[in-house]
Amino acid sequence: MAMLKNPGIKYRPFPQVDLPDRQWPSRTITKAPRWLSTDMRDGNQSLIDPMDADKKARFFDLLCKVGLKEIEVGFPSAGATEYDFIRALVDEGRIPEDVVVQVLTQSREDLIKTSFESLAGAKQAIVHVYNAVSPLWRTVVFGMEQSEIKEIARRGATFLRDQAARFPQTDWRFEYSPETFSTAELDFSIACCEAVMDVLQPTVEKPIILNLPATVEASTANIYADQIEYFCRNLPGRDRAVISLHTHNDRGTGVAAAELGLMAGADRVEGCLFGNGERTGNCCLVTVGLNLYTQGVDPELDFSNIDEVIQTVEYCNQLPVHPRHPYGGELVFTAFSGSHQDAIKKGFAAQEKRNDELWAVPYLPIDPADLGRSYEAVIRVNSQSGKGGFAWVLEQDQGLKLPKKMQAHFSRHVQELADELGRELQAGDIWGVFRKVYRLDAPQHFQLVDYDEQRGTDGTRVFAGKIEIDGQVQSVSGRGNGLISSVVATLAEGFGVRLEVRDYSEHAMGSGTNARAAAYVECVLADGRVVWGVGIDEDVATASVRAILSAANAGR
Ligand SMILES: CC(=O)SCCNC(=O)CCNC(=O)[C@H](O)C(C)(C)COP(=O)(O)OP(=O)(O)OC[C@H]1O[C@@H](n2cnc3c(N)ncnc32)[C@H](O)[C@@H]1OP(=O)(O)O
Ligand SMILES: CC(C)C(=O)C(=O)O
Repeated sequence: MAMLKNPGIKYRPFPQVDLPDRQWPSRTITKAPRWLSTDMRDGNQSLIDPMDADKKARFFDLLCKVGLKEIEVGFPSAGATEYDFIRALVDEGRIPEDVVVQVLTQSREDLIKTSFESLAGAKQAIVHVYNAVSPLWRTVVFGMEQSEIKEIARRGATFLRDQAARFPQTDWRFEYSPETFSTAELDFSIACCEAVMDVLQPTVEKPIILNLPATVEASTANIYADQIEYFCRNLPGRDRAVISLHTHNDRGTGVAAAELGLMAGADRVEGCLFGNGERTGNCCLVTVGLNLYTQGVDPELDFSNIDEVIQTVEYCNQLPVHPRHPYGGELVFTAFSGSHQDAIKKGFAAQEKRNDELWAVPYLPIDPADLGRSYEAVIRVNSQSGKGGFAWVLEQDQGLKLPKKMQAHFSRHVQELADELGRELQAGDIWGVFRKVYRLDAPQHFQLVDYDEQRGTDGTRVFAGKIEIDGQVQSVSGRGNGLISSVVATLAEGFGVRLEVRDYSEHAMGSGTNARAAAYVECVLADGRVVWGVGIDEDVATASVRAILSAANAGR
């Protein structure tokens, strides 16, 4: 078996929805939808090892902390683990006042009965019933006509109504899903929902939740949006229903479908954190929420400590969050490549200069700090990196701000090391090669022991220093117009080392009592070679002396 030359003999294109006056393409999402987390149900049912009670409890607490107000806590008729966990939530009073729990059940009387029993006594709860309605499921799974499928939905609603009456102390709400909605005839899905509404008699004040799943994603997201707009327009009693979206990610567009579905008129989004769920997963609530956030809309979900969220999700699901998962992945705020690093570094500098709150950093759609991430990992260095990369790392790690021209000089040393090691360079690797290239570690040929600076009556400066050469301390001096030129003169007169300073810069490293200074000099030696020297010291003047000696050592 291999891929077909003509896949059209095996697969059919998905039909368009006849909706020429569709409105959704010109709408925008301006407020957060209602969210339902289905991590503990749709997510859980897709795990290799479903969560035990401890993991479920941790997940539940996490969802409450993130700010979810509606949580599908399980499928109580699946077995004792599910049922007992849900009962314990109720019996032990672990459901916060502002959180409503929901459970799922097939449209079968015994299962619905168990579902109500699992939640009885809760202040408020949602029971969610489903049955598949599309042609493939009708014929293959149920072997039923449309009328019989609609009857399953109607009977399910009757069981809901009757079971709810058994436990009047709970404020029951209902959700109905025409499962496989996106591959079903739209008018038939509407007919099934109408049948359920006829039994349950929702009101504007107490609406039913109608959930319209793309159980298996089968079309481009625009078609799903058309289906949602069509449904919203043609459902009798639309104002007595909350329209919920439940997308899967079989084509990789579960998030897009949910977003377009919201534009098409839906009120609520169901999904899982980081898109866990059957097969390719459910709609990712983190992504939809933070997509809203980056449009300036409060998602009403709190991902300020996204690493903590990931840790719990990975522990409970026993599945890793992909390192490139939108917003949360370990690598999503990291640039390895030279031109990205350059742009990001400039972006941070521009942001600091502008000093306003608007976020505008190239290649970073969101401020990592909003999600509790530091800027350190924003730029990492390997053989694909450029000057901006190591310059950023040296600045973050050591507080060094290399002059632009010196970055070019240092660049080939970093590149050589990256090629030699064939792996990412850590901050320590870069700092090590920097110390070596600019001769920061003793012993060096010319080693400063001590110095004094005097001012001549004619305004010139005299450098009087003790310099160790090959273990011998020598007292030397020289005169110049300033400290640097007097050190240059000392080197020339005392040791015959001639160099011309072409460029000099310095800056403070850190602040307060621990502040130090870094000085950088670009020099031309007598033989025409261009060398760089670096000096670091508590005292800025001493840093510049060290920088000149570092350049002189390069000439050896
Ligand atoms: C799209 C979704 O994600 S839906 C959610 C799916 N989640 C789960 O299934 C997880 C929990 N489920 C379970 O633990 C089990 O399926 C149980 C305990 C609920 C039921 O198990 P079983 O009684 O063995 O039934 P099973 O799940 O195999 O379902 C098959 C039967 O139910 C019928 N059925 C399936 N779905 C539905 C439905 N929504 N409403 C009514 N009947 C249904 C099938 O037609 C089939 O009937 P048949 O035996 O007459 O052919
Ligand atoms: C039960 C429904 C909502 C479901 O999980 C799906 O269709 O994917």
